[in-house]
Amino acid sequence: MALTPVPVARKALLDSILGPTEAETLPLAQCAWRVLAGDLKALRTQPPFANSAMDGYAVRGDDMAEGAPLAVIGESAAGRAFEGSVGPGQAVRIFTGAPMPDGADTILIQEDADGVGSPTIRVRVPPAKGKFLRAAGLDFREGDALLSAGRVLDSAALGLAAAMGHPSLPVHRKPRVAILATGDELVAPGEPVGRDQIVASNSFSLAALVEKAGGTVLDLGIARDDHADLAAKIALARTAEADVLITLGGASVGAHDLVQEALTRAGMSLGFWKIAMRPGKPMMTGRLGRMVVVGLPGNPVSSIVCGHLFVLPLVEALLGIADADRDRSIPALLGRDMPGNDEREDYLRSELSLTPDGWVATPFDRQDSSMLGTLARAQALTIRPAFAAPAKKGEPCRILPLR
Ligand SMILES: Nc1nc2c(c(=O)[nH]1)N[C@H]1C(S)=C(S)[C@@H](COP(=O)(O)OP(=O)(O)OC[C@H]3O[C@@H](n4cnc5c(N)ncnc54)[C@H](O)[C@@H]3O)O[C@H]1N2
Ligand code: MOO
Repeated sequence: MALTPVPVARKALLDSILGPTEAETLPLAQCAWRVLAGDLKALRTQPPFANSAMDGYAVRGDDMAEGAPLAVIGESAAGRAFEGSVGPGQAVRIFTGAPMPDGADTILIQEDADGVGSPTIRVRVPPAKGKFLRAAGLDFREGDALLSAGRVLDSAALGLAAAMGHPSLPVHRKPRVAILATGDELVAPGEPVGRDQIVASNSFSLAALVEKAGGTVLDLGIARDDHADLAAKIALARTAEADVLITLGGASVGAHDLVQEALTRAGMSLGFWKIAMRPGKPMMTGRLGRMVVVGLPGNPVSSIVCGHLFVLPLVEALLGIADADRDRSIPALLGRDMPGNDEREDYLRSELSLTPDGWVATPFDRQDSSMLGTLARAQALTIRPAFAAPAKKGEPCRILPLR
């Protein structure tokens, strides 16, 4: 079977979902970093009234001349408006955010007035007419459509939604991602490790990626390399109505690589298997009912690289993020000479340095896909396209920043 190029495989995977998760309505305080499930209109105008941008005096622009005296007739503070009107030769003491009194059209900041605090002040530095006045509706008006479905509710968006008058928001339910490690050799961290056993780490790595992308994790533990155990754990994912099942390991061609067969027996239709990438070649996708299945290779680095390239965008697509399939790479320069490449796109763990010419990415010498230590040290993955010609240090490349 020919190897599928990464962008082709990712697009097919994202196209295979039946749509984003349904909406749930949550109070604002629970909406941080969730994804908006509908367009949002302002329920009010902001600011609702003309107000001052500074502490000082509300005055009439026509009165402003150096040395002009002004009688202070009252005070307007935030939450306590001045009810009268400012006439010629008059001023109202005003504070930031307080409503502009009738008759006034300009703010004289207190630093530019003499006699601050006394009943009569004098203009020291005359402001231009309209200075430091915030008009009603300066930010937005009732009915304005300000936030669109698919928007991640970051700090600015969440503050805006509150200011728009929404006490709660429709957000997409967090996709449920079941994670199943497989392999007779695996033991959970903290358990006794036999001579031929290793500690299972991939579930934790993938869970971190899923949670970062906005999903919620159901850890199904470790399945042994036998069909009964695999079938039971796959059934658990279905009972839990997982949106995604990630299997870890058993994806290759060895005699104990049973995962694909177990999934097929459970009714999975295969999407694709084997991708033109290194590490991560034996990755597989499929659909089991509504559940999207992503079968990742067992090698720790392979599973994490596939997580960045496929699982993160998949969770985003399930959250209704429109550009989940975007190119996340950025330009950089090679920090060392590179040999030509074969048919698998390479994702090389690399160190980054920032130079006047931009980011320089230097791939590590050893790129064995079992070596998690180098992945944790890497700041980026340098991408070497399939069939790339040999390249010299300093030539342009693209990188995927990791942190
Ligand atoms: N004859 C061939 N052999 C292999 C090929 C191939 O094309 N022909 N592909 C190689 C590539 S590339 C990869 S990647 C691996 C992936 O194979 P599997 O997905 O079947 O992975 P396992 O054999 O189950 O495990 C590989 C390795 O990773 C360790 N592992 C597994 N699960 C975990 C976990 N949850 N946490 C930590 N480490 C884990 C496992 O113990 C093995 O050491 O196949 C190559 N072989
Ligand atoms: O594709 Mo495998 O992930 O090289 O080790």
